[in-house]
Amino acid sequence: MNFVDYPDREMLAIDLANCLAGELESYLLRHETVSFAVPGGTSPGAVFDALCAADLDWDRVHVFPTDERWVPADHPRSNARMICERLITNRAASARFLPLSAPGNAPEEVLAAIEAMLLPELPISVLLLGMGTDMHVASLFPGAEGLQAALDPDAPVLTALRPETVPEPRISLSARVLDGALSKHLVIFGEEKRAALDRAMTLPPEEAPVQAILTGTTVHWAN
Ligand SMILES: O=C(O)[C@H](O)[C@@H](O)[C@H](O)[C@H](O)COP(=O)(O)O
Repeated sequence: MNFVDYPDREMLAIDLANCLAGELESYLLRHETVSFAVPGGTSPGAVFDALCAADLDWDRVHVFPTDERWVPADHPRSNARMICERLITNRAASARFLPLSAPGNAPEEVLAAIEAMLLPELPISVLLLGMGTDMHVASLFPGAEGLQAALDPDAPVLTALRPETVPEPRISLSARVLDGALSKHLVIFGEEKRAALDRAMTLPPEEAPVQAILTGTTVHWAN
């Protein structure tokens, strides 16, 4: 793991956006398309605001969420909604967005269809993650029903989880798919998350799921 400490959140957002744009661009020099997996939550918002203005061949960039909340696409808590509003806009409006959702009555019903759409995008070229103070990444929440399956080295691409600590069921890329990304970044803000990351080093992935993706990851932190 590589830890980068920024003077403030604004500097982090600008520098991280430049770094991600550079990685996407250099990947596109050698490949027809690039896959870019991004988190929901609040932390990536300012990074997306800067990144969406980058001068890139965005129509060759395939963006998908690392995880999704089981809510309608226009719901205030939808990760797709946030990502489309903050990232798939400005110059990045021509990027291809692949939602982790499909019509169905429960997450388990739609996993196969979404997985079929994602398979050609794997391994993830560039991954950005956020982390909760409980040390979850994507929707791999400690103690959640479905966590063990999502941490399994032979896990399917996607897993349904039912964390008790959040209002809705989740669909998440499994740990092996996140960890298998060619380039991995984690963005966290504040002392509480920094302390949580330190604590995660001493715990197994079942208690601190972030553990499962830390090898080779660059952590970007500002207070
Ligand atoms: O859908 C989600 O909830 C996310 O993908 C999740 O893993 C997020 O990155 C963390 O919860 C951090 O969220 P904040 O950035 O809002 O603290």
